[in-house]
Amino acid sequence: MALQKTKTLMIEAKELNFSYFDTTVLKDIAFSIKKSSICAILGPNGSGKSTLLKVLDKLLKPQKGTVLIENENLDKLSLRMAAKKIAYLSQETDISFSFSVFDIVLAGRAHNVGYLSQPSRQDLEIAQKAISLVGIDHLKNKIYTQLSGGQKRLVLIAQALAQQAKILLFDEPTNHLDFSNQYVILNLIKNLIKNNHLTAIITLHDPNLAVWFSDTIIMIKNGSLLNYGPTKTIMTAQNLSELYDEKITILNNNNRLFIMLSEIV
Ligand SMILES: Nc1ncnc2c1ncn2[C@@H]1O[C@H](COP(=O)(O)OP(=O)(O)OP(=O)(O)O)[C@@H](O)[C@H]1O
Repeated sequence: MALQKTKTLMIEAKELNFSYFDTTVLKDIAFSIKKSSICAILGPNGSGKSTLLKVLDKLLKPQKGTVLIENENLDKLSLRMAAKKIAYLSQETDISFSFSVFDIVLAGRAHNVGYLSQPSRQDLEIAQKAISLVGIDHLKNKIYTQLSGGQKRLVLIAQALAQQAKILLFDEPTNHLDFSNQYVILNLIKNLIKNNHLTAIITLHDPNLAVWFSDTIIMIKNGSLLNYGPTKTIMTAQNLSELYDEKITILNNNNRLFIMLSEIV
């Protein structure tokens, strides 16, 4: 489904197929995402959302299909070049060494620092700027492993920003966050993306967050693309019921949508 003209596209996926050994996880996935927009991926557990993000970050190589980043084939980009274009924040990042927050953010510059070289003054400035943008100056000398789950998320968002990639991939950034912090962090990500003309793809479990946060939605079920398109068009009770195999009701309060299971309405 070609929704936009090619020159306004940041990412195009064509016929993506991915299998772990003999288990096919992504089947003929195709979509395109416009520059400076936010796309949410929704789907039940195990439907292939994280696998798709890993394919888009070049961590996994699809057995079939292509990913174009601004019309360039991702497969042809070196890992270093890909890291200049795409930053990926995984669901679980296990950092067990006693690095300071500043050092963790600075690690986002790794693709820019030569082997056995020191980060340049510019790398240090970029890391500092990312810290300030995310609003964690007060944490920068703290030890990362001693932070709370929410604070760690903020540090990793700053690290992704320090990478200065145009595309940010976030795998369930609201994982382990309390009710309030889910909104705080998504709001921060949303503002950073809009103010800096970035493009983001984010996996989410709560369609309520997705409807408020995203411009477009990709719905994946059993590794296949069920639907994709503008959030307002695609977020229907029928589509969501089909996606989650549950009867879903959408309540509209002054154009603000509330999505819930029909049995608890
Ligand atoms: N490293 C792996 N080796 C083999 N199978 C895997 C691997 N990682 C994931 N899978 C399988 O691939 C399928 C898709 O997993 P994936 O993590 O992409 O789903 P998901 O939609 O992100 O799930 P969740 O919402 O639970 O995080 C699942 O059946 C999973 O068991």
